[in-house]
Amino acid sequence: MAHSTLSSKMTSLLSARKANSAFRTLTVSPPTSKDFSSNDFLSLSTSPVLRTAYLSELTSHPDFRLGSSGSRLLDGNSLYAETLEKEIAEFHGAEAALLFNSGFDANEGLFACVPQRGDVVVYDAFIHASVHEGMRLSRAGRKVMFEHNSVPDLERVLSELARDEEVRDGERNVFVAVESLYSMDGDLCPLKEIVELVERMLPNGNGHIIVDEAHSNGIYGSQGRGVVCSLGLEDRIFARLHTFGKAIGCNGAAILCSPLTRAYLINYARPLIYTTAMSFPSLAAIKVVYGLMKDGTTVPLIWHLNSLITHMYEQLLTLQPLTTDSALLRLPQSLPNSPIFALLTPEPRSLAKWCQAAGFVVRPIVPPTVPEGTQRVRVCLHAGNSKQEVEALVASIRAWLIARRRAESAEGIVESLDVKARL
Ligand SMILES: Cc1ncc(COP(=O)(O)O)c(C=O)c1O
Repeated sequence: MAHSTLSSKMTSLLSARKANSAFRTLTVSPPTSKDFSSNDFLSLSTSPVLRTAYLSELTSHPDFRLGSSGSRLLDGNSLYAETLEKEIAEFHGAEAALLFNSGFDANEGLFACVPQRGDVVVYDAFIHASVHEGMRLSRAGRKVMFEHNSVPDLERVLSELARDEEVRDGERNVFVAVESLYSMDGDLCPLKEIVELVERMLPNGNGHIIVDEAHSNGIYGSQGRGVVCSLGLEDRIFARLHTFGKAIGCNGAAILCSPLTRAYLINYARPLIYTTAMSFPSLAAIKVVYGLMKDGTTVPLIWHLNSLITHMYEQLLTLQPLTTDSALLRLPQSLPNSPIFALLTPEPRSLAKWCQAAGFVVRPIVPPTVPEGTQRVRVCLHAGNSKQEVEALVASIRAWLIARRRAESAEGIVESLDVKARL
């Protein structure tokens, strides 16, 4: 029977995942635990200031429609959504913005429909799954990866592509997909160098850079305008993705682009066309957060977050005596540029479980999410964390290191006794 065949196939695939320790489940963190995991970098999703401003926005529109009741192309559009898009575009120094229900939808829609038949998409090795999904659906002739954050490797790929006359003549488009801040290592993209390289290697205007600012929105650049704005590259980027599910503390996303690209997406981006548009309560939340960014309310939160990054780094350095002669934990080599700390360890599950038991939400990240040999515990700092919480988290990591080292040396003694007994 088809059903039982399907059940047994699914069961065997899930069992394989369990056997590889890759089985995913949904979890809920205890409400009292300290958040060192979520992407809510400014802790806005729980901010009383935001909650008050949000409720006031709702009450100032007492007749609001709860659901949008249709696609943006049918009945789901509103003046409110269009005004919000203009405000978002203006804030980020873009010509136009187009809202999507999520960053995943936006990337998928953009990469699926913008590259034309025969075009090429060149992408960073660590690019998000949503870009892969878009590329899979696109008509692009080739999709070529370059080494993560490597300008020389991008140059190698572009020189190889430039052997094609159509690329050289500007007939064939080359899209270059990067993220401004990568979520697993917390490292920034060398964006200025990439822009200069693409302009130099593709001087006929057929190099189009797309920057995913999912993780940098709200925390980089003046008042959180993002990395592109902080580098003054607004006019040299084809499209930017700003998501609202991370530092903005809401849901949804906007693509910042030219009015032409916006019109094209409205006509061809399927995740925009064939879905119910964002509801008024969602739009209102985004609008209120942008208001808080514009009036400077979030700036002290960004400052506090930056001071926590330094504090966390300094605290981690105190663990050095426990890590120098051991492979249990690799500390960051220099002060990280972002609130994301990758604590590389061969035992991420053990360390994460230990910290969770002490009341801290941290997550183990293992292959295939990260390359083999780079498993880690990912720690994310938030404006809502205090210095004392950071110290307590590092104290918990210290206690784990001591316990693991004791266990290792006990194992070592048992092993050497074993050897002696065998001699
Ligand atoms: C780099 C990047 N792009 C896009 C997305 C998707 O955004 P959203 O969560 O709004 O779907 C994410 C979310 O994990 C992301 O990290």
